[in-house]
Amino acid sequence: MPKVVAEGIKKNLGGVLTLQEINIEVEDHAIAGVLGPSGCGKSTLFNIIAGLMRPDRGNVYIGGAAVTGNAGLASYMRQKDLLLPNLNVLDNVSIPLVLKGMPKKKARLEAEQHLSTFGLQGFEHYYPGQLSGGMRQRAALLRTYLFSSGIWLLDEPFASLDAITKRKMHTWLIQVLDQFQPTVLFITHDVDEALYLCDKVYVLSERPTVVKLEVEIPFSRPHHSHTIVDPAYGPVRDAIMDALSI
Ligand SMILES: Nc1ncnc2c1ncn2[C@@H]1O[C@H](COP(=O)(O)OP(=O)(O)OP(=O)(O)O)[C@@H](O)[C@H]1O
Repeated sequence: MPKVVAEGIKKNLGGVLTLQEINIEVEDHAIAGVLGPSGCGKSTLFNIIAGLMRPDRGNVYIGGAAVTGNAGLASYMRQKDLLLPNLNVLDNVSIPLVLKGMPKKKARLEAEQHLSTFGLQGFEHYYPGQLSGGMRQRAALLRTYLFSSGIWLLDEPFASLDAITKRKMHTWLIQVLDQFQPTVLFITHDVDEALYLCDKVYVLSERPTVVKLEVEIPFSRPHHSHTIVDPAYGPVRDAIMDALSI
């Protein structure tokens, strides 16, 4: 049974039919990429899967249970990292634990144990404005992880990073995903990023939005940097680019 299912999702926004009918399934521990034109409703779809918004029609299932409109079941990293500028790294990443009722001191101790995995050791007392872009994204990912759901919704986590930092983040993220084995839905505009990180890719159409292409990525994980020379790479990339009409 798939871990996350969005079935027949329809959503009007401001009188405009945005999501016409979206069907998505992600297996346990798998990574699914979601690509599509700007404004087609990718973040709206994630808001619905996260339970922050109700669809006009359709349902969300997690682990087989209908959870439409129930928030708090998935860890959600929004498009902007949204670290609070007046809190240091440790207090920022501790937020989900504190919100769940853990005393601040205990939450900091718990969060501290993960700093090195997330490349933040020694920076726990820095404020977001003092960090590099990559560090801010790793802090946001640590906060997402500490929300402690096995389901991660990542909305363009690396979009703001330069190409070299982004590449380093991919290598690092693959290790983190191998370690924690979450089920991940990942929005990106970067086809090569999707091919590098994902097991499956959904390409959404322009509004009114439907799934235009669903494709399994034919390389076993972890995908290494030599994936690009695999003979299967070109045809899959072409199919995704065609669906995006690029
Ligand atoms: N609450 C709202 N009321 C009306 N329109 C909205 C609302 N929220 C979003 N929209 C519009 O709906 C469309 C879908 O927005 P959404 O952010 O989900 O798209 P997206 O595919 O994630 O875009 P991008 O790739 O640019 O981040 C956009 O045109 C947006 O302006």
